[in-house]
Amino acid sequence: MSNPWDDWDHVLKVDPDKDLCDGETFEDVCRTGTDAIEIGGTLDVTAEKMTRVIDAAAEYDVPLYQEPSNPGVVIDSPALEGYLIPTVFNAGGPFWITGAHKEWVRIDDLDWDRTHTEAYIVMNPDASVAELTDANCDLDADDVEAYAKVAERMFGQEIVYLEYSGTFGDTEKVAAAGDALDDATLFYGGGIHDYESANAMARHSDVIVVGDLLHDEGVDAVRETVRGAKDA
Ligand SMILES: CC(C)=CCC/C(C)=C/CC/C(C)=C/CC/C(C)=C/COP(=O)(O)OP(=O)(O)O
Ligand SMILES: O=P(O)(O)OC[C@@H](O)CO
Ligand SMILES: [Mg+2]
Repeated sequence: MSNPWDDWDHVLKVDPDKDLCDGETFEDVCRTGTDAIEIGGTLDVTAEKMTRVIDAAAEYDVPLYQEPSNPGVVIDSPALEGYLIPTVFNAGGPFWITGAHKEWVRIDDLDWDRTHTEAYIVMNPDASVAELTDANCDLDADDVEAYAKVAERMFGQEIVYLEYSGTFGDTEKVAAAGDALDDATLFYGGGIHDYESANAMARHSDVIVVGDLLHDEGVDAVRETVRGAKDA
């Protein structure tokens, strides 16, 4: 079965807790050329902030996905193409692997057809996501390769997400994850800030994810990363 992300090169991650740059609008954000927008962040995300971003981006053509950091911020909206639910393979305990998911399924009525998972491998120990999930980020290339295989072969994950949030990753480890996968789509995220960094990581992964750059530098800088991803 084919999935929409099979055809993506670039995803823009909008953090509802962060502002856009001065003078920029969600229309500008949706016109960067990105293949999809993921809405999510680790810290201080609320349902209200989520809704504000979803509503503001709803009227443009780019597919919108929510990436909730906990069950309490999941928004039921027809504007969303779907839900990309993280599960952190190298978390320090089971809560961020299956625990939060179990609670969500217990309390909510899921739209299974629009619900997909992302097998996160968290790599930057200083990122909020690493601290929150107590992730073991001390991983060599062979550890990363093994996690990627476990995710795809044992847990049937269709997306493996190598997460360097806030810092530019090690291309050797990204390549190791890529080599490990047959069918799953490899997302890479972290520290992409220009054409070159986008192009370099896009050569080793299937989809690059750009986050902070939107909030720090703005849509023109993001557009350069789209170009870098498409050229790879
Ligand atoms: C079961 C449901 C609905 C949710 C749980 C989903 C899980 C396991 C979340 C744990 C990992 C997590 C918090 C993912 C959120 C997405 C993410 C990694 C955003 C990037 O966050 P950072 O860039 O580290 O955070 P800030 O930018 O907020 O500092
Ligand atoms: O914010 P940056 O460092 O671009 O990282 C993107 C994304 O992987 C964060 O979840
Ligand atoms: Mg971030």
